[in-house]
Amino acid sequence: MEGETATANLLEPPATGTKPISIRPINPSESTNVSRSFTLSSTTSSSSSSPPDFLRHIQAAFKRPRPLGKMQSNSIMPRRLVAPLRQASRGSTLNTDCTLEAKKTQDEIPLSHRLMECISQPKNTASDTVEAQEDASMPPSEYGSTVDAHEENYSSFNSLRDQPRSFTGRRSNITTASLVTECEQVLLAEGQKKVHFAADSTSRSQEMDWDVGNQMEAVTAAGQILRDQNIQTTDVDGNGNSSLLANRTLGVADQIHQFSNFLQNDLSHPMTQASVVGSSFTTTTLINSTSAPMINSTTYCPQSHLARKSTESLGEHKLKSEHPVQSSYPFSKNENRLAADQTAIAVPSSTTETDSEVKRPNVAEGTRNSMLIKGDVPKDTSPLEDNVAKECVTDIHSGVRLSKVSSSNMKLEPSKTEKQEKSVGSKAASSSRKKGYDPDTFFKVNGKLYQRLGKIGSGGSSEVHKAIASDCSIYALKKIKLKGRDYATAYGFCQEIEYLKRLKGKNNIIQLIDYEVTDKSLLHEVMNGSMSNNESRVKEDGYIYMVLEYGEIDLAHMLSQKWRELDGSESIIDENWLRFYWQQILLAVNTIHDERIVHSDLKPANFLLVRGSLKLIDFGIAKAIMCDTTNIQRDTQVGTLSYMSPEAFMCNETDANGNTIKCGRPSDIWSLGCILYQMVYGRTPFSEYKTFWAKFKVITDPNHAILYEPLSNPWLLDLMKKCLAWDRNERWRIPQLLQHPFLVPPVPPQLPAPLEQTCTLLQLIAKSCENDGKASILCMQLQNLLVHPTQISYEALPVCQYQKLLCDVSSLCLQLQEQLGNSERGTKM
Ligand SMILES: Nc1ncnc2c1ncn2[C@@H]1O[C@H](COP(=O)(O)OP(=O)(O)OP(=O)(O)O)[C@@H](O)[C@H]1O
Repeated sequence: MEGETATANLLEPPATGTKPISIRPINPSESTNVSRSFTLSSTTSSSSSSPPDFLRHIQAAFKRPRPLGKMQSNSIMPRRLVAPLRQASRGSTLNTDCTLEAKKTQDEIPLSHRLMECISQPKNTASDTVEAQEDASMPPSEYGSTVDAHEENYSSFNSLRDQPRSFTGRRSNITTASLVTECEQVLLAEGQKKVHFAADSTSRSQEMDWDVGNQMEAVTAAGQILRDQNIQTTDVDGNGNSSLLANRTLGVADQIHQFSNFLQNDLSHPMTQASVVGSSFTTTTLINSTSAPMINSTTYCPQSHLARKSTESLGEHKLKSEHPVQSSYPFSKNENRLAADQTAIAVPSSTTETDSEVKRPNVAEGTRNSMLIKGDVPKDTSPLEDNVAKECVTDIHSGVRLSKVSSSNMKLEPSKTEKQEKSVGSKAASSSRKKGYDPDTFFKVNGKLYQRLGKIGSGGSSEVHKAIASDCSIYALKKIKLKGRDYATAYGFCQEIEYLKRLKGKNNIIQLIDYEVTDKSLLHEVMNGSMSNNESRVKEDGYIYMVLEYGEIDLAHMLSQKWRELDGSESIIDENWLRFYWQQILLAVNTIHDERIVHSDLKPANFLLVRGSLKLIDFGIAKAIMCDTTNIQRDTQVGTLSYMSPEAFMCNETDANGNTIKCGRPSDIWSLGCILYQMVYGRTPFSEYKTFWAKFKVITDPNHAILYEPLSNPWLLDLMKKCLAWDRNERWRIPQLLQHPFLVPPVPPQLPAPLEQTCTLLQLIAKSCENDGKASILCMQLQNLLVHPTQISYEALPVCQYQKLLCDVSSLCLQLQEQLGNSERGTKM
């Protein structure tokens, strides 16, 4: 892959240049953005930029910094624990029929109501203690059907989880523990309505209704938050200081309030809806606690993060719970006690924000979860899915192992950590009080709260977070900061919303669920198309929030995964895989072209997999085609370098005939050609040209021949050439591409009678010597040569090649003759 960089590009001066070109060179993985746009001069014009101009261009280029998205790195490092399984295990521990029966009456009470009851009426301490003790004394195996490989991980996790429950006499802790237990019971009971545990004592296999699994996860997550808080409530640092807890309490009260509100408001309606994200839902509904970062199935932790995190949290829990000291903070009322129990929630969620990064599960992970819970392997999982699934399991182990190691190496630095936590905690608390919710934990879009589950990635201009809504649906929440941006850029952002609104209901475009532009006047200007203030910058502290359908994995990551699978082998990605996703890419782009929108930044990272289908994202630089034209005009050239068409490089310049070069749909087709090329060869067509200027030179050169390595399928080669024709008028349009023989293989031609007879004869011979594999294959080859002589190349062959073909046929005939002779002798002997 390429390793082009902005600096490298800037160092090499153009021969001549005038045009400011705002480009997004790709990162070494080639499929993603680089850290920023920048301005460069193109070479085709005769005048050159004056120094002030040049500086201005550079400044302009920094207008929209584009930091490299974390998820856009080449490395996919899924780290998962199958938390729902644990829940299910507990379920299966209790899963006798009579348990189900016993819970039946409870089921009639709405889940949320009972959850709220749990929160507001903590249960009898003694019984809880007993239950807690029972729980704690339960051998790991009693946890039911936990897959062996995970048992070790769970047991350590369980020990953390259950520890506070066994502290008899610490009423506040037990109260929370009981509350958590109660919550779990409620959700278990709720789950059992639809969950059918087929756990027999030997196989311990389970079957779960997925809808319920999803809901259970969500509620488990709720319980988990409380539980985590409980763990921390018992915590006192190594020196026995509990003052920090007291300091946090204010923020906690807010958090508790928010959380109970979230539960009350958000979980109050019967939870009948599964997450909209289909295959990803199993991994998406766990809530990443702000107080006790933990390894769960939704949390992606790069190793360094994981190590740090386990030092800060997991290890901390471990150490602390080994030295339990009762919190001395006085509480007079139940609510206060509850607040104290959950003091830990005031640990700044901002820490979580920066540290935790939600791993992008893909469809395979969904499948994997399903396999683990259902205990049966879906037969239709693709090799990709299987592979990813395997990797997930491997990574789970490594992740957990790592966390153990780092926790054991942990050193406590109470004073420093305390100080930081105190300041961030109080800041968060005051901000929470002002807004009525903790902005570090929740997003509010049009009055609706979304809890942040972690950062998915960041584009040049935005951060994208995974978030859970009140109905337990998972969304991607794109947050764009407007302050400091020039109005034109801000206008572009708002326009993305406009495009997404226009594309609502189109199932191959990522769907905009909701949005809010906090700077209403800006939105107003955009909506009316009146830009009064386009020279100045946005001063207000405005944000754009976009609630989007959640994508599990992008094509760039899917491709790098595929290429990893093929590591070292000469073969190309399976053609049917190519066909499937290529067709989806075409259909998605066709949708926008039909709407007269040119995307201008097509690249693998902008196609997301949602429930098995690719959907197009990122209309940040898309442009609408005016009604009276087929092209668009741009002030600056934009796109991602490796996928940019020749005309995108030269936009608005004049061609040899004196016509202004414009970008239109063909420009997107070129980008599609680059994507296909990358899918086939594992690199983009101009990847060997590392710098901007080298790339610029070859891409804008009409005589430059793109290198195509030979392929067994000539149609595939042809397809790439149809997209990557230098002359934009020669490039095929999407409707044509959808009918290309690579996607729609031609029906075999009607054979002339004599040839038909020959084929029948060959089939008879093949049948008669079916015990002789070699002879059968020779017959088939012969038939193929006779029927599809043009398959060697669909273009007319030179005479010498026909002669060679005939030579091949006769040699095959001779071999067949010999083979048949041998097999006849063999039969006689
Ligand atoms: N709906 C979504 N679901 C999941 N992930 C998403 C979604 N939208 C965006 N992302 C992730 O966030 C990253 C940045 O999003 P997006 O490309 O929309 O932002 P941007 O600021 O316009 O970035 P770019 O620099 O590519 O233009 C994407 O590469 C993708 O990994």
